[in-house]
Amino acid sequence: MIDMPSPTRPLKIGTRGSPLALWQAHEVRRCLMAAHDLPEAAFETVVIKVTGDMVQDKALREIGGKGLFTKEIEEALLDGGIDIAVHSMKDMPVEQPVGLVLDCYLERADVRDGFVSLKYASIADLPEGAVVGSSSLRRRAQLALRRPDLKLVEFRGNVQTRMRKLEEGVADATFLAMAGLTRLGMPEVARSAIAPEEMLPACAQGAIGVERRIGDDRVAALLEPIHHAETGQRLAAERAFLRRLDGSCETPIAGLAEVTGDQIWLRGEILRPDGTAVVSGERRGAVAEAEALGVALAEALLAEAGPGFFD
Ligand SMILES: NCc1[nH]cc(CCC(=O)O)c1CC(=O)O
Repeated sequence: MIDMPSPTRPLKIGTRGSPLALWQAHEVRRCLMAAHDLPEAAFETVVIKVTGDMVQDKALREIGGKGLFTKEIEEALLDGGIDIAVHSMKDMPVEQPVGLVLDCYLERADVRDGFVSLKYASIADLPEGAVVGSSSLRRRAQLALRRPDLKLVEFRGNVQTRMRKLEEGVADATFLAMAGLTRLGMPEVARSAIAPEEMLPACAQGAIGVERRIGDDRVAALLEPIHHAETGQRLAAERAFLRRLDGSCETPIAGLAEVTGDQIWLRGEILRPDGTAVVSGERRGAVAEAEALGVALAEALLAEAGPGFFD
């Protein structure tokens, strides 16, 4: 028997305060309510400010360091201020701090990037020399690789800020993850969804993860029924790939695993930040070998890239 949370002793859910983060925290709450037949009042949402939210005027990679969106939330989890933390898995470092574990994932949503523009329908539709706004090293490198004629400018902020910048003519187009747009109820903001063959998504894009304290058996039992096994297998491959590449926001890396039955197919790519070079590959294997597959693909790409690839 699990000791269930209740209105007098609610489960504290830690999250960032952005509309997307709140939606995701409420989605985890909704899944837990349904799995255990609990009322909303059995949960408390605790909003935590993180470094990445406080600094809005710089490209994130200038601030440096991993876990810009997670450090303060993980501290609250470790000191007992919250019981679980809800994250966009795409933003999560590949290793968790000692004492925490991240092994519960909701079913993954659309993995694709969305093409957002007031004037053009797709990347192919962009005229020569068009201006594209993005602060994602991966998207910038992927675009520069395919369309060296385009001009790239830094672009940050929430969806509304970015749309305003498009209206002001700061850029002709930008990219946003389809998962985020769909969760915010505005998928139509994207003129088109970009196929993975054209722009391979970030590892773990579109997946929501729930972090907890190691040894918190009560919370582990609560989370068990909301975990989506196939998403777990896909992320095991993608995050092992990223971990072996020592992935951080400093390195343009893309990776996507797909599962069919007991088989897993992993595609990955590493790019030079200026888009002048790319090394890509794929591996197929048994789902049980998901992590080994990720490591093997990473090592193959590193060997092909050779030393100095990122210099
Ligand atoms: N880096 C920010 C971030 N983290 C997660 C999402 C979208 C939701 C997701 O991919 O799960 C976004 C916005 C974006 O890249 O457009």
